[in-house]
Amino acid sequence: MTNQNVVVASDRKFSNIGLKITVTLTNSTLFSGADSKALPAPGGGFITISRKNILRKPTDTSDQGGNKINAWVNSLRASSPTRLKSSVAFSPQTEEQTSWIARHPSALSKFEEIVNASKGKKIVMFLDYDGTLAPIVEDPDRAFMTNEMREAVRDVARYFPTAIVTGRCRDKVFSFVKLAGLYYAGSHGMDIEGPSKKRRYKKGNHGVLCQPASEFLPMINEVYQTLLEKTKSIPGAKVENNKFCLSVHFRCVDENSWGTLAEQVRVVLDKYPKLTLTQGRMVLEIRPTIKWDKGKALEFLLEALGYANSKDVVPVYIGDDRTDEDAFKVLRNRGQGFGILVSKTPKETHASYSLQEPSEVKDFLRRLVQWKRLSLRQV
Ligand SMILES: O=P(O)(O)OC[C@H]1O[C@H](O[C@H]2O[C@H](CO)[C@@H](O)[C@H](O)[C@H]2O)[C@H](O)[C@@H](O)[C@@H]1O
Repeated sequence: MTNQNVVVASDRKFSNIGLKITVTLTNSTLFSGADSKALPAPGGGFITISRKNILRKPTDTSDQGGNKINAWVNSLRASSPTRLKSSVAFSPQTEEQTSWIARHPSALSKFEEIVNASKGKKIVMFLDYDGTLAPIVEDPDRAFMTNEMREAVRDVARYFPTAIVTGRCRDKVFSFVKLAGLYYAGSHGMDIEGPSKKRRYKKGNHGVLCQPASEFLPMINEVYQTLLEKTKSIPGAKVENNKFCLSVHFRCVDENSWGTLAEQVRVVLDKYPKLTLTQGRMVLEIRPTIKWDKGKALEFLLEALGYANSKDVVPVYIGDDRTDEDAFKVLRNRGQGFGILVSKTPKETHASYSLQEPSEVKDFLRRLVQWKRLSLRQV
């Protein structure tokens, strides 16, 4: 009889009220033939836990591949917005949240602190797309940003060099942002293009500055085709071709099939040791094993702008996802600029400040523009 630590979190009924309980049960207690079990709930009543809503911890004693899959799937579950939102609803000001906010205060409430540190220096803006400029939605092809956000980004770019740094394909993100005059770093920074002088953006490689993974293009396309085939029978699964990397989306897949989908990805990837897997919000991302990420893209862009060794530059990076942590880390290591994490819930991060959601990002960008306009008038 083995003891298991399990996290009960996925029953829709209970996630609505933010119930997240860790219990220790024995295998025999849990599944002695039954598919579900009633347990006393905190505050009275009972909760029913079933086989399907037990999240095994990644330390389960299964084989290596199985372990990996469990870890990915559990991690995806943990980052599921339903669960994150519900834990806030359950207890709005936990000690954890209060201490997290103290360590990563709102960039809006600390706006003066940020601009005071930037006086006389050159701000360079780096903006992630999904979850930062556009809210997270089910269909990745419909992740549009609002016109108000577009105006805010356009205005910011008038005063500060601005780059969109995204996991998306560069052309795709441009079709959402639709602003010439910005830098676009697609495929997690593996496809960087400089600003276009023309108002209309043309698809292609006109002002390309950096494509460190171009040799991987045929391999990525091959894996894309294979994954399309292997995942077509899993309802809701979506494979997105982001040019130098791929995204496998779990958001619309029934939770019971997450393991199957993750297993398909693992089986395919096992044949490609030169590709690696990272994780985003309900997505597994496949990319070349080169030492390049959003942090490297940030450094590349600072150099391209002539600020590689400048003490007078303040890079501000706003992002919501794990892949943005590479850029936050670079800023920490440089001791320069500010990382701002977009999140409603406490998360481990290298960012210094936080904003809760894209609408707050828009407010922050607008305030930055107002501050700049005012300071120009005062000169
Ligand atoms: O670096 P980012 O700009 O944040 O891109 C990361 C991934 O974003 C997109 O997926 C995410 O947003 C989708 C639309 O809201 C959502 O459906 C999905 O669950 C999220 O993971 C994009 O589709 C991916 O290709 C990017 O890698």
